[in-house]
Amino acid sequence: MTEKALRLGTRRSKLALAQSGQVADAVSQVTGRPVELVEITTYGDVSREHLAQIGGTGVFVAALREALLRGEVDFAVHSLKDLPTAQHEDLVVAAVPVREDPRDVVVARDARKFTDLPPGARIGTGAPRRMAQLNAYARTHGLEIETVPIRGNVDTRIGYVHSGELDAVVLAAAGLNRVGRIDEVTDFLSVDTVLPAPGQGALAIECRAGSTAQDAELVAALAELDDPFTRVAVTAERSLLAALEAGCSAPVGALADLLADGQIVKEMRLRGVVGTTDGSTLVQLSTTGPVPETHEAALAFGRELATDMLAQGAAGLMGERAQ
Ligand SMILES: NCc1[nH]cc(CCC(=O)O)c1CC(=O)O
Repeated sequence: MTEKALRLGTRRSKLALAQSGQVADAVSQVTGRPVELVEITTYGDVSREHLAQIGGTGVFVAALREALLRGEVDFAVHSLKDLPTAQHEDLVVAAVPVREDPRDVVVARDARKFTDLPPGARIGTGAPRRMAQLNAYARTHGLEIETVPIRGNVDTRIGYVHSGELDAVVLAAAGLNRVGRIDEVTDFLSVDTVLPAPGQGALAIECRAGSTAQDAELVAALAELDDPFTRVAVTAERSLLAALEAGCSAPVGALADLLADGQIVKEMRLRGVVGTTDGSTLVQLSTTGPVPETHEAALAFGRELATDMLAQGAAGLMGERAQ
């Protein structure tokens, strides 16, 4: 007997289809049911405006959530960094699978590294967070670069380098991995240089919050795909973002990692940064403490670092955010 297929709502971009395809296989394995992809167009896919101008938070996510709430799909896969920090009350993140490489990377002409770019090099990125940190590094290391706002999918962005329009573009390693273009990376940026976006490299599998028995059963089955450490790390990162009252297009970077002694995980470190896009000012802080054992503790971890960042003037650096 074949069980009824589960419907996975996905964006149509190559990246979204790649990550949805991977999750579909994993979900099929844990549920024993076939998974069918249902393609949905989101506002973020059709708008030509710069993301920073259309108000960032949630543009990729809203249409998928509506399809979920209308019952047209059973679950949706989001890049966690595109998911608004406010949890929708009728939806639940049933799983956060193991995170991929969270780093940002450079694809540059002539196989250049970021620090070897020629004077006056034009670097494309639409993310104020990347601009702020790239420009801050350039200022303190005597590099002469110009950050150029771009958007578009991975192919479009890399295309600017191949066409010679730009010297380099900055993208997320995870995205390039998923679309099979990681070989084109010319430099993996250290997180000490560019701290990734909160949740970067991680996916969220979102479902209806279990008002029916089928929904509850699906949420329970998908929990098998959850990676507890990725979950605690991204919870802290996103809590930092939320406490700074910043959206996904704000110049905020955050990364939590585990500090282990051999095999034994000792502590969690959370690093955060916020800055002006010209890189003239950055507030960069880090905190280390026992690995949070509850969701509440993970939230508090992020909130506390945000409080310290705000005390150092973080709020004043986010004036450039969308809205
Ligand atoms: N802003 C768009 C976006 N959302 C998620 C990814 C892929 C990487 C990830 O899952 O974090 C990308 C592309 C990029 O930033 O290069």
